[in-house]
Amino acid sequence: MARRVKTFLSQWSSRIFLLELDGTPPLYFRVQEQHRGEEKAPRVFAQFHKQDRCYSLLVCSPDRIRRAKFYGELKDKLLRELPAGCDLAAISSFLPDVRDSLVRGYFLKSSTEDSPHTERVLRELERRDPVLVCSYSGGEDGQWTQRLWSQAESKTLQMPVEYSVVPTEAPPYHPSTLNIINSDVFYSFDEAYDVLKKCGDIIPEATSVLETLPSREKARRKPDFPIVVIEGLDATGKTTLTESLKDTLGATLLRSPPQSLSPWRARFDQEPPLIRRAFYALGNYITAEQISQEAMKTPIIVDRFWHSTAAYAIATAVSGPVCNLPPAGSEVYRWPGDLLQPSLVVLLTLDPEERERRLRNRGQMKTDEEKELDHNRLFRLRVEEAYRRISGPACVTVDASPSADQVLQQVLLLIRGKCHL
Ligand SMILES: Nc1ncnc2c1ncn2[C@@H]1O[C@H](COP(=O)(O)OP(=O)(O)O)[C@@H](O)[C@H]1O
Ligand SMILES: Nc1ccn([C@H]2C[C@H](O)[C@@H](COP(=O)(O)OP(=O)(O)O)O2)c(=O)n1
Repeated sequence: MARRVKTFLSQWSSRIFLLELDGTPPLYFRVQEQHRGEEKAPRVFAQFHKQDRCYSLLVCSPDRIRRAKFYGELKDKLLRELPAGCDLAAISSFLPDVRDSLVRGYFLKSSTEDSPHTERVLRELERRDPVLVCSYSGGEDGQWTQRLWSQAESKTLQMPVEYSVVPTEAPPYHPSTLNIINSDVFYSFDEAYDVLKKCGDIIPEATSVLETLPSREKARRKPDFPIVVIEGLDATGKTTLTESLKDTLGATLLRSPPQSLSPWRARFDQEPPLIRRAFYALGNYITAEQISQEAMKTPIIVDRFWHSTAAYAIATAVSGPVCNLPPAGSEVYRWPGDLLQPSLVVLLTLDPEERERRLRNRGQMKTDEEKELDHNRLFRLRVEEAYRRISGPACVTVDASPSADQVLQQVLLLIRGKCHL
């Protein structure tokens, strides 16, 4: 039995499970050994009927690349193979306050008639793939029992197979924050490099990306000219502003990810967060190398840099409202120790209506579906708040709603004040 699965199972009763069903508040529960004659545990799955057949699958491969790839493919696989009426929801399990302890998976509800088909699919998955399956059944008294399917493993570990499902309190922060460091956000070149290197055999493009990386040996002297980064959500006016700054200041305009990574960007955008974010993280180091060279000759303007990489990664890893983000001051918002620090980072902000108007004018309004907009609204709020919480350097917020020239003048004032240009 793989060590990770063994450790995972041996801590079974200490783990907390989070079930995220559509349209209901997050449901936190844990499991406890069943003892005869015990006082009844409070009800947890009140929304399910006793005849519902429920199952959970948690992805628990010891190899994090395999885990990420498999989890990324699992939903499609389940939708393809399970009976059509099966409801799918996100479930995860974690140890409170233990970094990197979160494992993800799916919870599914099947009708009684479909359950033989569902169970066949799940048994086959558990046999072939790195998943741990449990089934859940409700009793006459409204109590739910969780059954571990991996009986061989539980026998080796001398652990019970059946548990009572009991409610537990929500942790102070969303459990996905436990896994952000080095899974969603990378704080050194080596950490991000390591992910792409390990992907080489399954994603040939990863090797091509590694070949474009600059050598890391050269110690560079401090750049002579200021380095100004412009950040903001899509359509806040970064391209417009960075072009004008370039012309006004006679600066060199660079971007992250750099041009040299463009052939592979769409490819990595399809990958799960671990791989996708490592790709963007490395892009910053390539841009940093270009900045170091050019900042000896001219001022530098950079269209997106580390703030974008970290803010989008954190906002995607965490779901729901802004209060689910790691608290301000958390180590997830720190600047990587080995990445060049700009002289000034400007964050362009825009109210949602104006941003949508500009997107529409650019002909890129993706969807006006109510649900999608709401989903986008929370995501947008999380990205902006994560931008504001990143430190070392922190960003200076500029309202991008005035005319392009007014925004330019405002940013020039900031640059002159901060960088003595
Ligand atoms: N200050 C501004 N006022 C009005 N429209 C603007 C302003 N800045 C940019 N735009 C327009 O809004 C759209 C998005 O701007 P763009 O610079 O492409 O944003 P980004 O690079 O952040 O995606 C473009 O059509 C641009 O012409
Ligand atoms: N330095 C960067 C730049 C972009 N990213 C990621 C973050 C988001 O997932 C996307 C945003 O890219 P988008 O296509 O909206 O960017 P543009 O505004 O078109 O430049 O790219 C990053 O991680 N690091």
